[in-house]
Amino acid sequence: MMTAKRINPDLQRERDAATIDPEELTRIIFDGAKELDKKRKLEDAVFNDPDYKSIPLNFMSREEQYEEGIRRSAIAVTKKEALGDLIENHNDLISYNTLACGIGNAFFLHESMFADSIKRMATDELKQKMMPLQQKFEIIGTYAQTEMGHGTFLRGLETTAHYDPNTQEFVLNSPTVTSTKWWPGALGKTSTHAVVLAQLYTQGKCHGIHPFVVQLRSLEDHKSLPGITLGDIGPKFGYGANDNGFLRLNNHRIPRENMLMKYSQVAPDGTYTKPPKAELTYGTMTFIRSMIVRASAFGLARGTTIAIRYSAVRRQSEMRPGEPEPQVLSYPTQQYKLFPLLATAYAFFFVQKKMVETYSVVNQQINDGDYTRIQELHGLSSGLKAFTSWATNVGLEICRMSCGGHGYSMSSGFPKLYVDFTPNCTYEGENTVLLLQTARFLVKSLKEGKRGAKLPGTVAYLSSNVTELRARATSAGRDLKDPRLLVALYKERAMRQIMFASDKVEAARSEGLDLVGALNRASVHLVRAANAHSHLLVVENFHEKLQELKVSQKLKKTLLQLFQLYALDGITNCSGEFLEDGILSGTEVKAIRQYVVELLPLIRVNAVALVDAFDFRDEVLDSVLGRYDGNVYEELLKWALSSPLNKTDVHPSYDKYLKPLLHRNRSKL
Ligand SMILES: CCC/C=C/C(=O)SCCNC(=O)CCNC(=O)[C@H](O)C(C)(C)COP(=O)([O-])OP(=O)([O-])OC[C@H]1O[C@@H](n2cnc3c(N)ncnc32)[C@H](O)[C@@H]1OP(=O)([O-])[O-]
Ligand SMILES: Cc1cc2nc3c(=O)[nH]c(=O)nc-3n(C[C@H](O)[C@H](O)[C@H](O)COP(=O)(O)OP(=O)(O)OC[C@H]3O[C@@H](n4cnc5c(N)ncnc54)[C@H](O)[C@@H]3O)c2cc1C
Repeated sequence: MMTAKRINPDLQRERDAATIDPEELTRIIFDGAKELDKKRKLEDAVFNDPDYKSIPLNFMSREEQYEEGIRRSAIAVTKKEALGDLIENHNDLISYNTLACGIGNAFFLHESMFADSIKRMATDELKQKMMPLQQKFEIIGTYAQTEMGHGTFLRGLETTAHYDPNTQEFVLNSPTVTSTKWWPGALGKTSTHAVVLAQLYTQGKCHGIHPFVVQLRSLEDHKSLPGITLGDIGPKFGYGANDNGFLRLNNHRIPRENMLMKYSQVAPDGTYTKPPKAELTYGTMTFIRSMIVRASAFGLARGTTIAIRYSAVRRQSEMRPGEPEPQVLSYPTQQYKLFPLLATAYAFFFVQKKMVETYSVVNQQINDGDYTRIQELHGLSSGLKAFTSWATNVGLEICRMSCGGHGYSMSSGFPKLYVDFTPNCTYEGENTVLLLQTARFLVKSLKEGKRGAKLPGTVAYLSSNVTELRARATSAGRDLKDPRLLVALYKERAMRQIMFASDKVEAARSEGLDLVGALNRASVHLVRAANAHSHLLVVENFHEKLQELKVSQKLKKTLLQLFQLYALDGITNCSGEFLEDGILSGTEVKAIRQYVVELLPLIRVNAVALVDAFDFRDEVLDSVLGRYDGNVYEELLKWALSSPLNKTDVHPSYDKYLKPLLHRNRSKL
């Protein structure tokens, strides 16, 4: 796999001292030897192909980034066809596209939200017409929902689709400036079509937002069609290669059949039939939210790989005069910054698998017309999306700072990693808003649990009461490192936070507020409750995985240490919530702080092996600091020398500005 000419001796020593075989762990992360082999073959297919070589992104203008993104995305489509069995499922496709497109996949939305919306919500006739065009890339689609004025509040979207029974067409309009579609990826310059969300009007009545397939550009010369105004929204925090766009519609007509009518219909005479469940329109967002949990695991794994490898190579500060400078990885404070994040990355890898499995089961049920678990899936995917993406967002910045000055250089890989990751906290549902959705589900479940209803798996614990939970925690013994006790403690904390938030909602209700007002008044507590619940799911799932995994004793021990670090560090970070209800005593919290510190040197032994197990190739990491061979300093110098500013010894600005300044007094001498 990774070929290294000369490995930095410090890094080599770390690898030699490890007690675990990273390859054993890699096989677990990537679902077995066969899947791992496929992943590596896909990587070889991309990285051994000269067509996928690019100049470093950091030295490109935005226009060059966009063009390079399109070039790579387009060749990835054609080359993919030759890869046969290597791309068997959606995950393979995502992995391949991420590798091949590198700088940014111009067709991500085409293959995800656009395709998914049609598959999920179109009539069979429309599917048969659109899907072959989509799959063969004869059209390029995106998902245009958000407007300048509203992203979160979907019922507030202003784009209109008025049905005209005379021509059997919908007439689409952007009636206000704020109704301009704003943000959709690949909308500005790339896409020919979009699934557009608009308020449906028929027979003089508004029926709320519905999806429509709208052609935006000519399939002959790519010009925008009459009635359509399109463009790029300009430079952003990151995503330089993506033409996130705007769209205005002016009396743009589309055939009636272009409405996605599997669940709700407009008959030729304009009669409206509503869907069996209004939330079905939101299914595509649920799908991407579940994928963001996976993106969070990979994002944090990438950040910790760079920071931990670099910390093994970097030496700084003599502890005592004349002594060799230690590797910064040897400082407990450095370990305390990075190892809980490493443990978190593993926790997220395991929980993302659970998320994907649950999504796939419930989605199949929904397709079969069984909507009983739709709320549970919404609560789960919203909570985990928000919880994992926020933790990764914060974690990446800690990783960057842990690399000192070099972490600030683009060569570290952190700036791009961060700016491309951080919108995961905003898009597909802003995180606070999503946690409030999860909380709504939790509050309802708690109520139903109290009434004796059978609750679905992820919230089944809410049908117990705190006394039972406390008894369970007590019966688990009081060894604070015992995983069973830790899960029980997190369960009680989640339950109490949910009860507290529910009480606040009830209190507001008894003061006469309606449900919406009461939920809003209690919203700070509700967010905290949803966070505690999502945290529990991650801890509990990690514990279940520990029990299921058939691995060597040494690896089992290391995974247990990671679990303990994740769970114990989590307690120290929100110790107030464990203390306030007496779930833990002050003495116990102090003991837990000490356990966290004691776990650090144990994990230190395998820290490099644990990040090697994530199996990032250098081309993927794209970081001078995180290189597998650890030859950081030589490469930093090489990288700086390749900067366009160093093309010439004397820069042209010298003649224009510096020389006149420096020489201004010469004639007077
Ligand atoms: C590369 C990435 C590219 C990015 C692309 C994008 O960003 S694309 C743009 C991404 N944009 C966004 O993500 C926008 C984020 N905004 C939203 O998703 C919605 O506006 C909302 C959920 C915040 C509120 O919705 P609302 O005002 O309609 O309603 P409400 O709060 O009154 O709830 C009504 C009921 O619906 C339920 N329910 C809701 N969602 C789901 C679901 N998915 N499934 C199942 N159920 C769901 C909810 O639980 C409630 O049930 P209850 O309690 O009555 O039994
Ligand atoms: C890089 C990127 C790519 C995107 N791609 C797409 C795309 O392809 N297609 C598409 O349609 N959209 C896309 N979006 C838009 C994205 O989905 C929205 O920006 C997102 O849903 C958040 O909505 P908003 O911008 O309206 O935020 P706002 O809702 O205005 O959020 C602002 C603040 O208000 C708070 N807030 C809002 N409502 C509530 C509430 N009810 N209770 C408490 N607090 C609240 C939020 O927590 C936040 O702090 C993209 C955005 C980005 C950044």
